[in-house]
Amino acid sequence: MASGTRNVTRFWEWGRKIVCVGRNYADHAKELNNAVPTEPVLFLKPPSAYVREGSPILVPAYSSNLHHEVELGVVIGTGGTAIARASAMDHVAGYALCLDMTARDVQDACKAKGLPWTLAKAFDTSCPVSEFVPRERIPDPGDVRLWLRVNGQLRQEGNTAQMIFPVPYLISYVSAIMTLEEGDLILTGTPAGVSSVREHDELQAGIEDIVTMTFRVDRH
Ligand SMILES: O=C(O)/C=C/C(=O)CC(=O)C(=O)O
Ligand SMILES: [Mg+2]
Repeated sequence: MASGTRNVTRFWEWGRKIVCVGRNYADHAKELNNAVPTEPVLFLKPPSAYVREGSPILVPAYSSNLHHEVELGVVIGTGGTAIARASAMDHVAGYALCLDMTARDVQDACKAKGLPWTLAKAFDTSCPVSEFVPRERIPDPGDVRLWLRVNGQLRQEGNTAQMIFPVPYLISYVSAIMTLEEGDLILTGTPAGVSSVREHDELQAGIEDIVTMTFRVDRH
């Protein structure tokens, strides 16, 4: 697991890239009036997007509609380029519960102008993450339940079996475009139920009861 003096169980400290997959659940694509994709939709977050429990999720000053998206994160253990689907899981060190925080109003404006989603997706604290979950604790990443509550109310619940493009496909697809490196994180998309959060809200989320996390929302 260790590489030099670094340990991939603290992947958020590595400064590695965060590759995000969008519209990977048909029910979520439909709730935002998007077509179900025929190939993965990709975007990136910088490592400065990471936030850990104990620190707040910050609503960007330029947004008035911040959405939660609960997602399974895949932590890369062994890097590679053009990884074959058949051996893709050999490259996985483990998993993390992730939120892809999205300034939906800003994303809608970017979409309308044909601009990239960077302002909507890549701001500081846009990627809350749980503890590292060793791969042995999730024998099948294609069959785990994701859930998210806001102030105790269930807002998102889905199973990774609903993914249009499963984890081995995503690792193979992404690595054919950009080399995957040890410590990289892939966010695999969100199921339906995304909704707004505001200052002082409390978000609780889990991958079943394998790992859970709690975050508070604050404003800049
Ligand atoms: O196309 C849209 O309106 C929104 C897409 C997303 O935000 C995609 C995701 O990040 C996702 O599906 O998880
Ligand atoms: Mg997302």
